[in-house]
Amino acid sequence: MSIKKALTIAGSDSGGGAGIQADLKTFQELGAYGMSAITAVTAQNTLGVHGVYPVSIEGIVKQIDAIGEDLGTDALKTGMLFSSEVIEAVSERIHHYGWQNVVVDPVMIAKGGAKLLQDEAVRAMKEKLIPLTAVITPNIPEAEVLTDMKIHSIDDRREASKILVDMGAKSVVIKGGHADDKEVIDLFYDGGSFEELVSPRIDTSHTHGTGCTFSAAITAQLANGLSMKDAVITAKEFIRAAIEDELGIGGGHGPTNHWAYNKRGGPS
Ligand SMILES: Nc1ncnc2c1ncn2[C@@H]1O[C@H](COP(=O)(O)OP(=O)(O)O)[C@@H](O)[C@H]1O
Ligand SMILES: Cc1ncc(COP(=O)(O)OP(=O)(O)O)c(N)n1
Repeated sequence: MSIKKALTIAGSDSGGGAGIQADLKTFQELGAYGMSAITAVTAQNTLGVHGVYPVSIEGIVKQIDAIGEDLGTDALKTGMLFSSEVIEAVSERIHHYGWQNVVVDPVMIAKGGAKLLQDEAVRAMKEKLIPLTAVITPNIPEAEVLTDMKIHSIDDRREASKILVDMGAKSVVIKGGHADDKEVIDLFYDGGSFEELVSPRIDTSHTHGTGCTFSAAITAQLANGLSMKDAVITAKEFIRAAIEDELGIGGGHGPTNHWAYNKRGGPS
């Protein structure tokens, strides 16, 4: 058996709910061998982000090269990239290694309001990273920033998805956690057709790291050889289970439960 490998290039969340920690837990649960290149260390818990400590560009590139020159990877995701310099360096390395299964979670702001991407970095994301992307997974506010349009309806999301494909992304999921619909609709677009992935909206404040976990699940399943659509469908099931089966830890926005999907027996 050849083990499939998945890499996350993202920030560290000391509280374990988001960032690198959420990604590696998700990779492990979905059977992929997890690797990481840490872009920034955050002092963070369920109450918020208490400090951001960026890793040097040299330190980030060295971590990616350590993987690229030895282990290689079957898929990778990016999370918190923080600055245009980091985005440029990471994009250049992805291009250098010819990595194709690239999942971009364009993390901008944590739920508590802390900035995880500088404003000036949006341009580098559009110009350097999005053209290398197999799938980009913005939430609604992130999609608004990237496309420079307001998103109210599903039709707006369709329009925004097309703009992101025009920028170079091969496919797009605009997630629906921030909408005020009764159900949560994640809209998938593969550049040809749309698919609405619908699930009940769970009434909980324990949603810290949902976006990280969702994009990590897509990454693991791409590494495992699934099609993009099937990878996104698994990710939706994974995050639904992780939110429903809440851990109830911490005094604020608690983490999701990365064990829940397998505890329920895996794929439905
Ligand atoms: N209250 C909720 N109930 C069910 N699923 C949710 C809920 N909130 C978020 N999700 C799911 O979590 C994932 C992340 O969604 P979203 O909150 O929009 O992104 P982010 O965490 O990046 O802000 C999506 O797949 C979405 O369907
Ligand atoms: C280190 C780090 N990376 C990313 C995030 C944002 O994660 P996300 O999944 O969007 O969850 P919330 O922060 O919105 O709960 C983060 N907080 N920390």
